Amino acid sequence: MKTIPLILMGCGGVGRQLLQHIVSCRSLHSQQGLNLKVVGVCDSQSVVASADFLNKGLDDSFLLELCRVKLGGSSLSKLGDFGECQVFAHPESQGKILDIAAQLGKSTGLVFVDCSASSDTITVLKQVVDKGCCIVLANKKPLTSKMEDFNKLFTYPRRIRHESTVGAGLPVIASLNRIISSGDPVQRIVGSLSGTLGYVMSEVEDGKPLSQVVRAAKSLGYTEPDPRDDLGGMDVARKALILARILGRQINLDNIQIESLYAEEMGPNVMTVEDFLNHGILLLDKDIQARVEKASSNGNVLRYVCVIEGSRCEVGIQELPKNSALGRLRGSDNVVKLLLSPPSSCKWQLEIYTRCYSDQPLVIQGAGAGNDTTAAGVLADIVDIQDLFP
Ligand SMILES: NC(=O)C1=CN([C@@H]2O[C@H](COP(=O)(O)OP(=O)(O)OC[C@H]3O[C@@H](n4cnc5c(N)ncnc54)[C@H](OP(=O)(O)O)[C@@H]3O)[C@@H](O)[C@H]2O)C=CC1
Ligand SMILES: N[C@@H](CC=O)C(=O)O
Repeated sequence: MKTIPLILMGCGGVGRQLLQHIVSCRSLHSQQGLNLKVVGVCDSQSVVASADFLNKGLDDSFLLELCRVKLGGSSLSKLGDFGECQVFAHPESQGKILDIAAQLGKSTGLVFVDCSASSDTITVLKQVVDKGCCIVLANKKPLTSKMEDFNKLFTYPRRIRHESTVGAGLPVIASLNRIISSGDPVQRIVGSLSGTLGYVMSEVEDGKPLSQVVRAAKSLGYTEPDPRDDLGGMDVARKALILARILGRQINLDNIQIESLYAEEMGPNVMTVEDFLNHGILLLDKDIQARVEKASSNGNVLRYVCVIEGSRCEVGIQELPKNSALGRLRGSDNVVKLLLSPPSSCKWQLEIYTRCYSDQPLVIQGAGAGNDTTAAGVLADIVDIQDLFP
């Protein structure tokens, strides 16, 4: 039996779903000769670690209790007396994580799984790279800060997986890497890469107010913790940056042209997420409805589109024919074009144009957001690096 020890950073919607997938896949993984051993789980304040992490992970009943406690909004520190675990609060938590990384990284191996939505995890991630650890990310922020941080995380490219950072569970990064390594030059990537904005646009087309639709997208687990990251285009810009950097572009978020659906006066420095969702966003309902109706009167629809071509990297609203590939998208599915013929009702899409896929791009499409599909993508990434473990 091959054992993959892991530390999970972040147990919000995606992290909890990942723990549930790990527990529910126990017998499947065991048939495959695999054991995923969760030795630690962190939230923003604490880490809960197996007291005997060299030999044992946190047991499944503990992991499910942990999910229940986090779903209820409590801190992990509430779990102190449950099972054979130790709880370390900030700032000791960071030292504990690095200690586990030092002990396991170069012996049995260890995966750091970042399902937080924080920029702060980069500090730990950069350090554990040098301790022989692998990294799996759903969090886009560590890959979209400074170029040197990105390069650091890719010091050992076979030890990092981040499929979920662009298309949740969709195989975008793996497909792009196969194209790149076969020497087929990527000329253009066009996509509708936001599950939230895909859902928002199609629901507003159906006459629902933006404010109502965004709240629904949040409760469905499509949005970022702060939905302004989606509405402001920043989440799509991060995905575009990750794709561009994989293509070898040495660029930063500043180099990406981003169109926002809300004004600066509604930004995170001015109002809380709650104020935005309860009040600010109501002011956007009329404007977006008018834009959707104007597009419709031209036989078109609005889609939030990412384009990467040459030195161009931009994300913003485009008015597209209803019958175009992106115009046909519905709901939270995304599309990346690498092409297989798209079904008429779909929401996330990416088109990749290369020498081999020139007239008919390679298209990747499907559910591009949601806790379940994202966690499934993270789990598949963890399983994908099993050959690095003894
Ligand atoms: N939902 C989706 O469809 C997709 C999401 N993603 C990405 O997945 C990530 C997680 O999203 P989601 O689960 O919705 O986010 P949540 O806000 O629900 O959860 C974030 C978790 O991270 C924890 N956290 C915050 N800071 C740190 C830190 N420094 N170290 C460790 N943990 C920390 C939080 O702790 P606390 O509980 O204490 O606040 C919380 O448990 C995001 O980066 C998102 O972009 C990617 C693709 C698709
Ligand atoms: N908020 C994102 C989730 C995945 O990255 C989206 O809506 O696509």
